[in-house]
Amino acid sequence: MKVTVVGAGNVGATCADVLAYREVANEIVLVDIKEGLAEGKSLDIWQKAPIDLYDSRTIGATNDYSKSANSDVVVITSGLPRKPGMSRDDLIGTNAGIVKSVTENIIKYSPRAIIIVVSNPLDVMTYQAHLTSKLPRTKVFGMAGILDTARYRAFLAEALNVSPKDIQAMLLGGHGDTMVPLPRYTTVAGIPVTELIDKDKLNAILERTKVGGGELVKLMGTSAWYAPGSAAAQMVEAIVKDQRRVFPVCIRLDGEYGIKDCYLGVPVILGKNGIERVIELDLNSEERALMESSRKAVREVMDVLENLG
Ligand SMILES: NC(=O)C1=CN([C@@H]2O[C@H](COP(=O)(O)OP(=O)(O)OC[C@H]3O[C@@H](n4cnc5c(N)ncnc54)[C@H](O)[C@@H]3O)[C@@H](O)[C@H]2O)C=CC1
Ligand SMILES: O=C([O-])CC(=O)C(=O)O
Repeated sequence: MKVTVVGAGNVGATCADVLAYREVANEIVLVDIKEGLAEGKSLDIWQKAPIDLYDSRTIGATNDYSKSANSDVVVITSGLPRKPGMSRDDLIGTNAGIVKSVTENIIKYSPRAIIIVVSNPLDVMTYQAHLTSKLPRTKVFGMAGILDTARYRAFLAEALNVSPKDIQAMLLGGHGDTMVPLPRYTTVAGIPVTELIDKDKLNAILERTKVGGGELVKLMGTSAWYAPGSAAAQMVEAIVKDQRRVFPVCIRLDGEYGIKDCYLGVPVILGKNGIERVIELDLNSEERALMESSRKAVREVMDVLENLG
């Protein structure tokens, strides 16, 4: 199996490192536009192999997509991260062009690859990758939901003083402040979370989750990478190993949840063909209203992209 990660910055290099460490693919190619960066980081990851005991081969390339030829899965992390005071949507002007040119190069050398988009604004950059690649929605989708649910699960684990392993959760919607956490579908080892935590505490955690990315941007001056890189690697693993994992993933909705032509996070089954199935939950009226606000927010930015031409 061959996996390419485009963008050897914080998120891309972390993703490649996790893929190598977990031996998800035997060949992992890192590509970046910055001279020497991808070569250097892939060499560094390779030199960690005798210490951490893995044999995935990492290869770096400066803008040379021939090295990525015939990849099974490609992860796009290239693009600017936000700085304090910015929203993810503020990145569209720069990142749309980057995602477009990167996708053209990927498709040229790996026409059958499954593409996972990470660059922000996530939902709309996934749309951009689809417009450029013309791949069906089952083959081009975005990573955000695993990260957002991981933040939610981590906050809950801390509040309840239990292992994060035992927290299961689902959230829907766009990767922005309008994301839709679903306490109704949150359990601690099967126990509904609402039986273990009071409403106000849970609401505070939900609100913190919605702005979880921004919290890290404020702390670090740039956005997060450990959890995002691992989350993208987990999606690659589900595809490469045909695990049929159930994850929230950003996909174009074609009528599910009563929504058409909009990229939003929903639960899917992820396997060797990419998205094997979209799971439609029976939302209550409050959840449907939140989903509608999320749809509107993402649709507005999709319109901006369409007007960029
Ligand atoms: N979907 C999500 O949940 C998350 C998305 N992100 C997004 O991921 C992106 C990357 O974030 P970081 O890795 O922290 O940024 P970074 O600045 O550390 O890395 C980005 C890399 O992209 C490279 N790059 C720029 N243009 C390129 C091109 N045309 N071809 C190839 N490489 C190119 C840069 O040289 C740089 O090395 C950002 O847009 C960020 O907002 C970050 C965290 C979570
Ligand atoms: O907040 C950001 O800009 C990066 C991101 O999407 C996240 O960490 O959730």
